Amino acid sequence: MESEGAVVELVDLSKTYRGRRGGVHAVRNVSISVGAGEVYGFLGPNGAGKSTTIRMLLGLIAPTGGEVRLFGEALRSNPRTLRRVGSLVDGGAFYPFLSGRRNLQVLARTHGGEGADARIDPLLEQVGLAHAAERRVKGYSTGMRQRLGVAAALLHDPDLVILDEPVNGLDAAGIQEMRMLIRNLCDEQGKTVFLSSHLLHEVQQVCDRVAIISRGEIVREATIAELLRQDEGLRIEASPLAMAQSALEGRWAVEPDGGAIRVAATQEEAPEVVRRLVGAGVDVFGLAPERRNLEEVFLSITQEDPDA
Ligand SMILES: Nc1ncnc2c1ncn2[C@@H]1O[C@H](COP(=O)(O)OP(=O)(O)OP(=O)(O)O)[C@@H](O)[C@H]1O
Repeated sequence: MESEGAVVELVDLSKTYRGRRGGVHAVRNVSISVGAGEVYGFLGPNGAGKSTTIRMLLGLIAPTGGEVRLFGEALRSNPRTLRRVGSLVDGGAFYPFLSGRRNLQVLARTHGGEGADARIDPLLEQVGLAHAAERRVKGYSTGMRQRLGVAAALLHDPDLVILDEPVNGLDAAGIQEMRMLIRNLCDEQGKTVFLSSHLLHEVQQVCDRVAIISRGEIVREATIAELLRQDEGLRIEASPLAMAQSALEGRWAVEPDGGAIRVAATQEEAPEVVRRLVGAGVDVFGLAPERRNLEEVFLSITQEDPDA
């Protein structure tokens, strides 16, 4: 994506935590660009470096290398751009003995900016908490707190919304509601959303584009459709298998798959695959298109690390 008009740009961003026993390279040379109006997913297993990246994005910790740019400006030289950013990190912090509405009123006064009070009721409605607005947060479920957290993040009407693991701890219904809420922020309100998750399924459902981070490094950045397309393949039963494999290698990636082989070719390329096999004197018994689900793609990407 062009960096022009990018809402978030991470340029060679790195973070090394210094400890007594040397440094932890939590984030290494991460470069991504998020365009206006996108829902962008930052996906990775636990400990991959997602929270560290988000903390740098929000100016909460300083990078040891590289730069965060928001709305075209370096965060370091213009922290005021953070006024256009709303965030939900660690599920949000609220006064347990105050109601949901009262909590938002307190926040609106401290850093909601102009017109924040008037936004409270529509926001409670939007996050599905209008019915529970007068109840103490103490009695809220995890899902309700998360949704109140999203309302709090939206109080000052930000253009960019950053959500750290927004579906963590939610049940199936809560996940569904959060998903709709996030899509709505983008589709109806034109906001840009950057979210982190270790749950692939969630990212697949809600994001336009994802970066997969593993051990502090981006291992793949793609649209969900691209990720799936890259993993189209053909499962071929043929004999002798070794001959089949050598007839196709060099043109496509081939790997053994039980008593068959898996060829990284598209369905459109199937006739060419068969011609090559027959030309090499291989008997073909079966050929079937095979699409790995994103779960498998994710696992194969994050496990490509030779140290894994
Ligand atoms: N304050 C810190 N001091 C030292 N090391 C840290 C610190 N914070 C995080 N780390 C280390 O940096 C690496 C990345 O952690 P980070 O919390 O960013 O990952 P994550 O992808 O958000 O994982 P999780 O989903 O488990 O929070 C991990 O190895 C972690 O142990």
